[in-house]
Amino acid sequence: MTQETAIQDQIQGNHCFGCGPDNDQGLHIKSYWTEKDQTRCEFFPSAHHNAGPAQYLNGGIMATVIDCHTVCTAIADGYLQSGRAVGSGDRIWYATGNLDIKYLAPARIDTPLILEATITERSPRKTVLHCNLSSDGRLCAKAEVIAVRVPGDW
Ligand SMILES: CCCCCCCC(=O)SCCNC(=O)CCNC(=O)[C@H](O)C(C)(C)COP(=O)(O)OP(=O)(O)OC[C@H]1O[C@@H](n2cnc3c(N)ncnc32)[C@H](O)[C@@H]1OP(=O)(O)O
Repeated sequence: MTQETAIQDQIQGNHCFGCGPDNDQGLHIKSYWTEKDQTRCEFFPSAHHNAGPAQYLNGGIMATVIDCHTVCTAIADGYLQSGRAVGSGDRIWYATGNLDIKYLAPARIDTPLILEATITERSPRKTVLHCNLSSDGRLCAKAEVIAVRVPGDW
């Protein structure tokens, strides 16, 4: 189920700091389907994303990439559940209702992050996802996210 075009590049008009192609100063994460209900994102931190100690990644950046990877997965899934190509027709939009992160180990600033999200529950109004964030083969954070469907003009 791999795709050549990232989910974010199929969604129009996204200025989000974490995932919006239309945000010049954003993080520009890219997410791809890997299996049914599963997506993956690889993110390369920049030096200025550090946590204070320059070798480790800031926890807010970790939260942002988890947030954006999972919510974009929920948006793409919303289109798929409607039988539509991602980004086609009336906009399907989700916002973060809840983001519960456990920070398990520091992530190095000079090593790519791997985010793997799985949809664990869906209903017409919300999608629940689990996300693992790994760096250098080590699980650094895990999260549960509730993405809530909002109007297309939200
Ligand atoms: C392409 C763009 C990608 C963007 C990626 C980045 C995403 C973001 O960062 S969005 C910004 C951060 N989030 C926000 O600002 C959201 C602010 N909150 C809100 O707007 C509203 O409270 C909102 C939309 C979350 C919920 O609206 P509300 O009308 O209360 O929803 P409601 O219809 O009552 O609930 C729908 C379902 O969601 C659940 N739910 C709603 N809010 C929450 C919450 N905070 N925590 C847990 N569950 C929730 C409800 O229990 C309900 O579940 P069920 O269907 O099982 O009964």
